[in-house]
Amino acid sequence: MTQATTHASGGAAPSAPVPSLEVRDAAVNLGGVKALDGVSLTVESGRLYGLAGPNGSGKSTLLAAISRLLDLTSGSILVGGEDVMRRTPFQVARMGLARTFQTVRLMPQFSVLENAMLGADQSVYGGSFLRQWLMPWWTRSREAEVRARAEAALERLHLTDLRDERPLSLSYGVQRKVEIARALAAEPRLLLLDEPTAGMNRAERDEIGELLLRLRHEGVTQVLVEHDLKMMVDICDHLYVLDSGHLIGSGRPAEVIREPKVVEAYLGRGRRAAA
Ligand SMILES: Nc1ncnc2c1ncn2[C@@H]1O[C@H](COP(=O)(O)OP(=O)(O)OP(=O)(O)O)[C@@H](O)[C@H]1O
Repeated sequence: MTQATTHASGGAAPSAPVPSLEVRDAAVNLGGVKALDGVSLTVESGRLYGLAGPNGSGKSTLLAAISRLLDLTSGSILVGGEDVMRRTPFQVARMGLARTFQTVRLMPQFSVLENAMLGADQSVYGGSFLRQWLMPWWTRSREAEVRARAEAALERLHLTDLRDERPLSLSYGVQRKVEIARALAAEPRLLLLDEPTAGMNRAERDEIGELLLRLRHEGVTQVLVEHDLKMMVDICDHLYVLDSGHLIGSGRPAEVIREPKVVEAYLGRGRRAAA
């Protein structure tokens, strides 16, 4: 497989295609903690990237910065070649970015289908009431489109039979699948997944792994945070590894997980604890 390159200086060659995502020297200070400290990485279009690292290494912080849920202390982030630092999360979503969260964030009062519809287009439920009042025909036509996209996303995750259920009546693993469906309903070009298989059984994990590979073949660029290193090695084109807010590994997953720095940071602690 072709491997992505890390541009430590933050610049791609002039003739290179615009990457889906570029993080340039990103730093985030959270209450005195350097959650990210000078991280630079590149995500090329249509590839599946893993983002690994021990607990507290900065993975969720990086996804939050990319999706504009928190500000960088310094550095910049480009999505599709465009600096997103002054964009709102909603505007970044409009640029084709969707994400799932580390913990389930579904609307408990809404059905599975309605939750997926929220992902398909916030303009129907979260948009201007004035516009909906002035243009009911527009709202109705948008709602039909949004419903179709949400139904297609549910079908991909084999959730169609559960479309009328409320999230809290479902197992945790199934709730996580609904979250992935909600992100897919947005038909993203860049998908960020924060531990999508946490709480899932083996069969569900395998199903998600196969889904992510299918999405990759369809050209969806993905960044996957996952503690299951075997899954990373099996499905990712490229693996980045963080430790204490620093990028300590980058390359072919099977090779990166054997690098001494990575073994020490990511596996060594667990092995020592188990010894
Ligand atoms: N709101 C916050 N205030 C202060 N420090 C925070 C906050 N959120 C995260 N941190 C710290 O920032 C660092 C990076 O946290 P982050 O959640 O990004 O790590 P992570 O790699 O996603 O961890 P995990 O695998 O456990 O989810 C950690 O030291 C964490 O304690």
